[in-house]
Amino acid sequence: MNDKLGLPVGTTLDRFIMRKQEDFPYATGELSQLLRDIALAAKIVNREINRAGLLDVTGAYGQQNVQGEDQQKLDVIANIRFIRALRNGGEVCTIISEEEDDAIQTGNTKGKYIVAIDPLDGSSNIDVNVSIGTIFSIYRRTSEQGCDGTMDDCLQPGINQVGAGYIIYGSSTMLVYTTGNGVNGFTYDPTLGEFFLSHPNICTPKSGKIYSINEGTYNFFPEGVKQYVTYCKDNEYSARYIGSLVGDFHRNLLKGGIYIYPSTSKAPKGKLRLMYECNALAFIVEQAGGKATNGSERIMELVPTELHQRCPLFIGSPEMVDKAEEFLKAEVEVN
Ligand SMILES: O=P(O)(O)OC[C@H]1O[C@](O)(COP(=O)(O)O)[C@@H](O)[C@@H]1O
Ligand SMILES: [Mg+2]
Ligand SMILES: [Mg+2]
Repeated sequence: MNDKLGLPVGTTLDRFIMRKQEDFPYATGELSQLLRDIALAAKIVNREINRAGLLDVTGAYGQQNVQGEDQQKLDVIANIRFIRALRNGGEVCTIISEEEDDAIQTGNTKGKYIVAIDPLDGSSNIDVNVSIGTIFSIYRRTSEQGCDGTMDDCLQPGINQVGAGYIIYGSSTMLVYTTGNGVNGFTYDPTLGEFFLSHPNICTPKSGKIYSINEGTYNFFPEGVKQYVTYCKDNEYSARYIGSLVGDFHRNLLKGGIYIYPSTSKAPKGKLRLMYECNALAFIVEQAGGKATNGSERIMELVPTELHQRCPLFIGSPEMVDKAEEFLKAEVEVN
């Protein structure tokens, strides 16, 4: 099986990035280098995760992040590793991280790119050996080079992404990304220390039979979401929810399905963060033929106003997202 360029399964990530760059005659290699920097940090974080139980890196770090969540030690380690790799790589002027209150200026004032990152996704699953991940979005700066990135550079809508992806640290470690020309997945071979093309041209099924939502907060769901969950049960869909966005998203991307983190009466804006969770996965799913909304609006068109703003997420197979939206719409029309 080959990707659109005819690159066979087993092609290294490096070679793939290089070949893809040739697609863009004006490309100057900076985005390619940035992707390599992310892959390098992923290898280091993967090693820490695989040995977490042996090293003193499990458990809480003893501080809270700007979201008021208790940081896990691996949240902090992953944050340090990715920031270091992006800073040393030289291509990124500013970083937005879930674990940092403010945007980080790397000092690479010539850097053309802004990266928004969730260094460790699925923190509640870190110590229990369940798949976790890293999520990243890449934007070109709009301000002049030669100075730090501005808030306008940081607060760009998802449609401005030039790249996005995630790493899933699961039974195998994979890097899945897009630069707006399809979605490709690479599996890490730790014995060779290389990512190899294993999932070329990922396309998500138009529909599926898997729904992923935390029904533990069912009582606080909007009526439309309650009705969609009932619809899934009436149609004997399988409920699958591991509590790691990357893990639930990846499964549904390959098999067909929908992941929902709705607004609730307790959390009217939902839980997930637009800048470094929703936008990246929305870009990926759309490039794979899927859909991502906040229940009514396209995630990628939402104009951010804050670095850590939250938004509801309905993402996955397009027909399933459409169906969920129908129930929400019907609820609005009734009220
Ligand atoms: O426990 P809940 O409320 O279902 O939330 C689970 C969701 O929260 C997250 O853990 C949030 O991400 P972080 O772990 O990066 O904070 C998602 O990965 C996951 O889908
Ligand atoms: Mg997360
Ligand atoms: Mg996180």
